[in-house]
Amino acid sequence: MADPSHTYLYLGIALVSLFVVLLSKRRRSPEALRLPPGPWQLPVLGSLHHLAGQLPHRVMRDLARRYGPVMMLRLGEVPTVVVSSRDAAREVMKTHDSAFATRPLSATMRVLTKGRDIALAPYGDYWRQVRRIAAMELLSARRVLSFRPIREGEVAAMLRAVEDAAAHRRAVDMQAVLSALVSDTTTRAVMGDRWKDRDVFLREHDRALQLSAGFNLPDLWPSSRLAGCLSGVVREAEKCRDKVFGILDGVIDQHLQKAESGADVDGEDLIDVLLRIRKEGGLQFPLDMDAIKAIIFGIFAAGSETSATTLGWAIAELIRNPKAMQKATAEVRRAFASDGVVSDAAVGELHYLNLGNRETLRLHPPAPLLVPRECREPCQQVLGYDVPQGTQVLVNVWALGRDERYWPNYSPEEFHPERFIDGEAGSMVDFKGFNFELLPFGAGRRMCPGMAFGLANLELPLASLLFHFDWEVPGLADPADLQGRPWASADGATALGLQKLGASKICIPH
Ligand code: HEM
Repeated sequence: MADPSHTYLYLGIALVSLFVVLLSKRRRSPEALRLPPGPWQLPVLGSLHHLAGQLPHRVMRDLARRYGPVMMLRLGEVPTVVVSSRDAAREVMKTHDSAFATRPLSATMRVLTKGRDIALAPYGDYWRQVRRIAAMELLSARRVLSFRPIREGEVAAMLRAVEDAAAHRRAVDMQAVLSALVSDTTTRAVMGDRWKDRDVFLREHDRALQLSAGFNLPDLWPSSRLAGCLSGVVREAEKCRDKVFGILDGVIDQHLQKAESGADVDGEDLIDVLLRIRKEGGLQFPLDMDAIKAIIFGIFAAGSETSATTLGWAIAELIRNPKAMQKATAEVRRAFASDGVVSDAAVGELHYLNLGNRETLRLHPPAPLLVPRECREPCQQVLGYDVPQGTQVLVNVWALGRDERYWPNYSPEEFHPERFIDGEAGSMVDFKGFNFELLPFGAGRRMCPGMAFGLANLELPLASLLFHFDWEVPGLADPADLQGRPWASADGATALGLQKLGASKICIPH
């Protein structure tokens, strides 16, 4: 006869197993999830009505103050978690970085890049391959250095144009000048010297950015065919992509011909690099022409607007803050007085100017909600809340940069490069992805690989503009009046037209 103690043992094991199975089923059922709190939602619209008419990162910061640092929204159909504290950001980008390392691919973006560029490629082997190519070849420190002559040439051309305006006491639309500078520097680094379709390319590129940045119907209601038909945005994106890719076909052909003819090449541009890697072969995913075009287009999209906006804000903040302007200008003029010109090689040593850039990126991160991520694993916990698979995750780095809990010594809304000086509370805080209160370049696996490229685009033009010119805003008695009036298009405030404000034009009298 069986030992009764064994019967009890088997019964006990069976009961425990049943309990575990029931518990795991319960955890998997949506009712049992502990979702983050969030504002009330409307049918169909979800939380969109809360965002209407305001910049999303601002209103999300205000909502997070009410609902907490991990907040649930629904943007149309798209479940979205917004993260707004240092600890929550660390959980998303460090603790569970791999689970949140993929990107949602909206209908518009799918058309524009097919997810084959670096920034929007789904997390996986293809992304790992192109990311490695970016780190080792396209955006490496050596490559950024190799573009020095391009930077110096473009900055010199800009200075001549500004000097001409200064000689005639003409006001300059500075954001336009800076955008052109960054676009020209980037196109030359990416595709070589200027080509005839440059203007069409830049126009279509801007159009593509507009199409992908907005809240488009098919992106908000991806399952609705009606939304897709009504908006027409996908068709527009297709037209835009065809034009851009058509131009890139021509540029790539020229590069191939140049390579075949063995013409003397003074330094590789990024298309040369990609064509070389394609020829060398041995890749898990061979680089076809569509991939090359998507990568080039993606790098241009990720690198140009971000750098130009930051540069615009850096100058705007110095003009608003005359004491900081005085210190930065004195430092630059002291450093380069004997040479009479700012050198790209030494610009990294300008201590105060670089603290100013850090401060600019704290106040005005050009990607205030980073590039969206998506939870790719069954269910992840952030600060004790469940984030289901497929949820879009936004990290409000704009809010983190202005949170008084992390920026105690000076008002977080004010521009004070001094907060990063030795001995101050912020002295150990940098934007390299380790301090989760300052994340203009993101953090973790998907952190910006173009940081060195972006900073190089920022430092030389800024230092040169301070070295050669004194700055004033025509019609403004007090520079503090610029408060709240950013340059056109900076911080997403494109609606603030240059003409309407008048104050966004600056004059160079020196
Ligand atoms: C001031 C300049 C720049 C800023 C503030 C900036 C910021 C960012 C941010 C916030 C992300 C997303 C990070 C994340 O999800 O954690 C990103 C991604 C990216 N950036 Fe930048 N960026 C800048 C310049 C550049 C430049 C100049 C390039 C290239 C020439 C570039 C190429 C990229 C690429 C390829 C990605 C996608 C990375 C991936 O998904 O794996 N960026 N950038």
